[in-house]
Amino acid sequence: MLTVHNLTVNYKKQSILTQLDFSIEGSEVVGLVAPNGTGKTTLLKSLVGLLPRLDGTLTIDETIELANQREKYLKQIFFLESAQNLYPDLTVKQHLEMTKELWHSTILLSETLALFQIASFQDMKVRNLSLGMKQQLLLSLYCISDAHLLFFDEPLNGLDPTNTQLFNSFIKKLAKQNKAIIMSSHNLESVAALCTRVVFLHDGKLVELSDTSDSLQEKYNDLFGVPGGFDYEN
Ligand SMILES: Nc1ncnc2c1ncn2[C@@H]1O[C@H](COP(=O)(O)OP(=O)(O)OP(=O)(O)O)[C@@H](O)[C@H]1O
Repeated sequence: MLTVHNLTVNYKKQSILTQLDFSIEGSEVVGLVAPNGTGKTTLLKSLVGLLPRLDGTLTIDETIELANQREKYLKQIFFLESAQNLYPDLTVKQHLEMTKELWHSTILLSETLALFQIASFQDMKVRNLSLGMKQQLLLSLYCISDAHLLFFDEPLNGLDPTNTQLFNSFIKKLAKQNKAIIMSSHNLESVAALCTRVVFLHDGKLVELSDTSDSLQEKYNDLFGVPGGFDYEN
């Protein structure tokens, strides 16, 4: 579905992604894991053309290239970095209606309101929502977009256990609908439970976890662990 070739991103002199190659097909749920400040958000933003200077090729379905068919390419992907990208003066319902219209989606508003149980606050403005309520709305927008590729950046942020379970069911349903999903997360337990593949971002490249039966924590520690660990005794 999406093929990334030779993707290189630098911020001034800081190299973030280096000649990165990657692809994802429908029904895959790819977990993107790395320490803070490594480049997960940068990678997701670059996949949706949000970074002005970028080297490499991004192609959907082997023919639709970001560089020369930007609109067609972007119509396939839904990515909203965080709840900070919501409009404070619009209500929950207005966000849903706007997204439905922009994405020409046939998903029903009622279905989306039920998914994360947000009907009771559909008429509230975003500025009056709690952190978790904003996250419920953000995830509901993914649902109503009905896009083929869905990129989530820390989707579990601020979610209570019930909403975390609802999110897990939502992802499984999307995968069954042949959607391609990338989710960055620091929650290794959720990543292990939900993802069909796990990739670590390390030194500007993606390192694939070859054996999913390996403990994610062990692999994470191998790649990113603090040398020698912390010594609290001294
Ligand atoms: N607009 C920018 N200009 C300059 N440097 C930036 C910019 N955005 C991010 N960076 C730098 O790029 C690096 C990667 O940041 P990014 O937000 O992609 O990391 P992340 O892996 O998503 O982190 P976290 O897990 O903390 O969300 C960091 O060193 C950050 O300071």
